[in-house]
Amino acid sequence: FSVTPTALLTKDDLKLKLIACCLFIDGLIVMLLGDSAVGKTCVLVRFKDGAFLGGNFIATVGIDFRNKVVDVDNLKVKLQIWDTAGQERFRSVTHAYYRDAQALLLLYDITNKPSFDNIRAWLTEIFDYAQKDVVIMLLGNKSDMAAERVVKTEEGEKLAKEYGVPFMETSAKTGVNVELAFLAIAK
Ligand SMILES: Nc1nc2c(ncn2[C@@H]2O[C@H](COP(=O)(O)OP(=O)(O)OP(=O)(O)O)[C@@H](O)[C@H]2O)c(=O)[nH]1
Repeated sequence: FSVTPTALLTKDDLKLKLIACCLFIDGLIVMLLGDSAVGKTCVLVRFKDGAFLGGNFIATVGIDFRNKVVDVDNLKVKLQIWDTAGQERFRSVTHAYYRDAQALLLLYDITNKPSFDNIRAWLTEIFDYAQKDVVIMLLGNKSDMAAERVVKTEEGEKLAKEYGVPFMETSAKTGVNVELAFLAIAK
């Protein structure tokens, strides 16, 4: 923060600084959810390090954590990002973390229809385990794979509309919309 004599700050300034301070210290917990191999880890690595994890797919075991500080309306907000395993066998582990998340990025793979069809089941789990006021965003990942696409953009939009959540298509490979998605959810 810039150092301004407290007497020169308005009540609103002080309130904003206090909110910013809390967000910076505690962080906003964002959880990545969705079927195995939809690209959760890659989206996180693209956001955190600006790189793409190509090559051999290594499934996440249980849950993994990374932090990144972002600027939201001139406030520094620490995002604590929890990358969960999509594999069914880790479900009981990840359920335990839902309650602490303030925001959820729910991913499917636009080249994998079952991963899209399972979004309804993911949303049911979210309604069962997450906080009632959790912020949810739906992401159709791997948008760079146009030739292999099996889920139309409109289908993603329609599902998102049905549940009243925002929607974007992302690519961890090219980086399209990845930063935008995290910033939108942080707002
Ligand atoms: N072309 C392309 N490939 C991607 C993209 N995102 C991820 N991949 C590939 O998809 C595979 C799975 O990616 P991960 O990020 O490991 O998937 P995950 O959702 O974290 O999987 P789990 O840890 O099992 O839940 C890897 O081989 C990635 O290289 C993308 O945007 N475009």
